[in-house]
Amino acid sequence: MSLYIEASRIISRPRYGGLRGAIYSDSSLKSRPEQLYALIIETLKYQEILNEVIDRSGLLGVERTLSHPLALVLVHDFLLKKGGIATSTGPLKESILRHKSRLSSEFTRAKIRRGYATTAALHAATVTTSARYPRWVRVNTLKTTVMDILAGGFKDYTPVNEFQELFAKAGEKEAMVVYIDPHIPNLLGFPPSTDLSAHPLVVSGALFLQDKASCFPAHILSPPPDAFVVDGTAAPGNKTTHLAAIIGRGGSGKIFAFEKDLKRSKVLETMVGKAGADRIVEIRSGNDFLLADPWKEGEKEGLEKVTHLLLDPSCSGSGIVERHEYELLPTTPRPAPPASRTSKMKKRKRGDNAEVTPTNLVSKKEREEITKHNALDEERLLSLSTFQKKIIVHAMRFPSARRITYSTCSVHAAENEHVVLSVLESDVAVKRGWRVEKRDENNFRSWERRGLVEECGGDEEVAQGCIRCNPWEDGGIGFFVVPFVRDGSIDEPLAEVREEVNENFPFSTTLEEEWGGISDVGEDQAVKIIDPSEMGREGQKKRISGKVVQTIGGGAKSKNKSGGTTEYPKFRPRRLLGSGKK
Ligand SMILES: C[S@@+](CC[C@H](N)C(=O)[O-])C[C@H]1O[C@@H](n2cnc3c(N)ncnc32)[C@H](O)[C@@H]1O
Repeated sequence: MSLYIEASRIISRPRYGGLRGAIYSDSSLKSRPEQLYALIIETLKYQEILNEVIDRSGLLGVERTLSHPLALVLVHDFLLKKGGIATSTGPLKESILRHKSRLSSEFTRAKIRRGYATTAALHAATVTTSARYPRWVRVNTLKTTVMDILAGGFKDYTPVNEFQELFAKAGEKEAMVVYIDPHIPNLLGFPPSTDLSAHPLVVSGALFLQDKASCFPAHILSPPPDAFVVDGTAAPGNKTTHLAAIIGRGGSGKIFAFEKDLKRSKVLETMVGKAGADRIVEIRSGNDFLLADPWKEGEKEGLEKVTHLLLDPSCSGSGIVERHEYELLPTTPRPAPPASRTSKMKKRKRGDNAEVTPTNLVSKKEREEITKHNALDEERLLSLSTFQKKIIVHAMRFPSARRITYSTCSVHAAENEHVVLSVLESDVAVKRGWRVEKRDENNFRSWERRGLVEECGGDEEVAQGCIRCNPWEDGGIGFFVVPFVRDGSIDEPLAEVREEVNENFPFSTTLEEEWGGISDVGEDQAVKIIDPSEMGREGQKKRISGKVVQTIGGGAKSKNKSGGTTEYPKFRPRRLLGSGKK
C-alpha cells in the first residue's frame, strides 16, 4: 500500500490519542513509521493553507478518485516537500501533476494573502504558531526556588495569566513570557518553542522539563515530610524526583523507587542524582514491584512502614501527543465537477459519483489486516489493564498503606475508569476498606476535568474522584489519575492479607501447589464470574455455591519451577478465598 494511502487512512480515522501511538502500534502498516509520522504531522500542520489551495483549484471536483485526506498528503508533498511526491510514477502522482500549474499558482496566492513572500517565510511562521501546548518546567525545590528562578536566569520573562497567552499570535514571534501554574506548585510554563534542554539550570537539575499532567500524581499523593513512600514503577524518574522535592530534605521521609528494567534503572539513578535526591530515594534497581514483600525480614524499617504509594505503570501511551501535532479539520463538502472541465474527465459510469475513500482503495487482504490489527489492539489493552490492576491490588496489601495514586498517560477508559472499578471490587480493597478519595477531600478539587461517569457505571462520586486531562486543551498530554485512600478502621488481620500475597505471587509454582487440594468443586457449580478481566495466569474468580473461589483459566500457560510450561485445564477451582459476602 502506498505511503500516501496509509497516511490518508491514519489521518481520516478517529484517533483518541497521539499520532505516534497510532502509527507505531499499527502492525498492518507497510511504510516506514518515521516517514509516515513526518508526512502526517507536516501535512496536518499546513492543512489550513493546503485546504485553501485544494478548494480554490477545484481539484476534488475533477479528480474523483482522490479523497480529501489523500489529496492533502499528496498536495503537501507536491508543494512543500523538497523532491515532491515520493514515487516516480503512478496514477496518484498523475492525479496531482495534471493540475500542477493551477495548484502552484493557488499556493502562491494563498501565501501572498497571508503576507508571506516565500515558502521559507511560511515555514518560519508556522513553526511558532502551530505549537499547541506550553513547554512546562518544574522547579526542583531541593535545589532552588521559583522566586530565585524568576528573579535570576528568567528575569526578562513577563508573567501572564493564562497559559494560552504563551502562544504566538498569527504572524508574530513568541514573546518572552512565563506562566506560573495555579494547580501545581513550583511549575512554570514557557512558550512552546522555548528550547531549554541545554539550559544550565536544566543540566544541573535545578529545573526539570516535565509535562504538567505528569506532575499531578506526586502533588495529589502529597506525602508529608516523614512519610515512607513507594514509587512502584519509577524510571525514568520524573515522579520520583518530584516526590523527593515534596518530602524535602528536612524530614525523615524516604522513597523506595522500584524499577524492573535494569537499563531504565540506570536512567533513574542518573535522574535521582541530578535532582540531589540520593539521600531521600532508595533505588531498587531491576526489582519487580509485584514481588516486593513488605513482610520480609529486613523490611521492618522499610516497606512495612510505607504509607503512600505512587503507581504509574506501563500503559498504551494513547494520551501522548506532541506540541506540533494536529488532527484533521472538517472541510467543506466535495464540489460538483465544473461543467467546463467535464470534457477532460474520464467517462464515468452511472452511480460512480460516490466519494472514493482511502478504504475503497484498500485491498481485501489489507482490510483483513486492519481487522486483525484492531483485535490485537483490544488484546493489548486487556493485557495492559490486567497488569495495571495487579499492581494496584498488590499496593493495596501493604500493611501500613493509607494512600495510593494510580496514573496513566492513556485516554482509554479500559486502562483508567474500568481499572478503578475493577480494583474496588477486589478482595483486598473490600477487606481493607480502600475507596476512591472524594473530589472535595484533596488538594485537586479545583481541577474541572474529572472521570467519565458513563465509564464508572454511572457512579458520580467515583467519577468525580478521578482526574482526567485532555490532550492539548488542558495544556499538554492526555492523562488520568485517581487517588485511593483507606482509614484503616476495617483492617483484616495482617496475617491473612499476607497469606494472600504469598498465595497470589508464585507464578512459578507447580500445578499441584496451585490447586491446593481443593478439587471437589466442579465446573458445573460455577454460577457467576466476578471479575473476568482479573484472569491473568493465575485464573479467574468465580462465585461457586456462595463461595468466592479462585480458579485456573482454561488453556492459560505459565512457567513452572522445573523450567517447563504448565498448561492449565479449564475452570478448576484453586482455593477458597472467603465467604463471597461483599
Ligand atoms: C510509565 S513508566 C513510569 C514513568 C515514571 N513514573 C516517570 O514519571 O518518569 C513505567 C515504568 O515501570 C516499569 N515497570 C513495569 N513493570 C514493572 C514492575 N512490575 N515493577 C517495577 N517496574 C515496572 C517500566 O520498566 C517503566 O520504566
